[in-house]
Amino acid sequence: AAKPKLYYFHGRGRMESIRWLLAAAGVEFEEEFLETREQYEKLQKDGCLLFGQVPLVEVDGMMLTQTRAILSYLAAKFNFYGKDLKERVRIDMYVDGTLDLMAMIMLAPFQRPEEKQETLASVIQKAKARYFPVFEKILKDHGEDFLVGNKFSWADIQMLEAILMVEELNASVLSDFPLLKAFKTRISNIPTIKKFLQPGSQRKPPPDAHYVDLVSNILQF
Ligand SMILES: CCCCC[C@H]1O[C@@H](O)C[C@@H]1SC[C@H](NC(=O)CC[C@H](N)C(=O)O)C(=O)NCC(=O)O
Repeated sequence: AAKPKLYYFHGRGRMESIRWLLAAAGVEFEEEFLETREQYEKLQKDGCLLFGQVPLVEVDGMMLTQTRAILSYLAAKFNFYGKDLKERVRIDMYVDGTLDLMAMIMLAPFQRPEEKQETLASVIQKAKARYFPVFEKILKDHGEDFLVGNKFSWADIQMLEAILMVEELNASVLSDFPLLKAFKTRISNIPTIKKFLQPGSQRKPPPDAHYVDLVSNILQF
């Protein structure tokens, strides 16, 4: 079968979680990087962007947009979505929590300096006071290696991605969360994840001024 093809900027943004999920599944994927407004307008003209937005993922003969829809499709396709409805809804709850936290991190680079500082301070505060305590308790109460069932799932992938992104903002953020620290080590050592974390993988770096300029120019906001 053809490899999935990802259409997005050369940066993390909303596409990064999709890269993580594919990498965790050991699925190779291609990328077309949007460098110009023309590329973006061509995708729109060709009717590929349902609401005129990216991420766009070409997979199984479909042109998919809406990040969460794509993630859900891929999680189900690669059996990262639990063994039944009850496990799936738990995965959805955990994933949506991490996506809420990550959305704040994603927005920050596009804000003015003072707002950006406030947002990033709020990310650390929410991670330490709201999100990480919840996941620490889940790991404690559940007593398994993974967040849901006793199987590696989309929730674990999203959680590791979120932990690493918050640690980029504050390296000691896990100091009060020993179970999350152990979780981070455990999940990082899963072979497909370990490979994705090594240099040379398709994992993207944190956003820089060039990325912000590129996206702002292409999307003209
Ligand atoms: C102010 C928000 C900053 C984010 C800007 C973009 O850069 C990335 O870091 C995140 C987004 S992605 C680009 C943006 N896509 C979305 O907002 C998709 C939202 C959708 N619900 C999804 O989850 O896929 C885009 O195409 N906009 C064009 C425009 O709406 O006309």
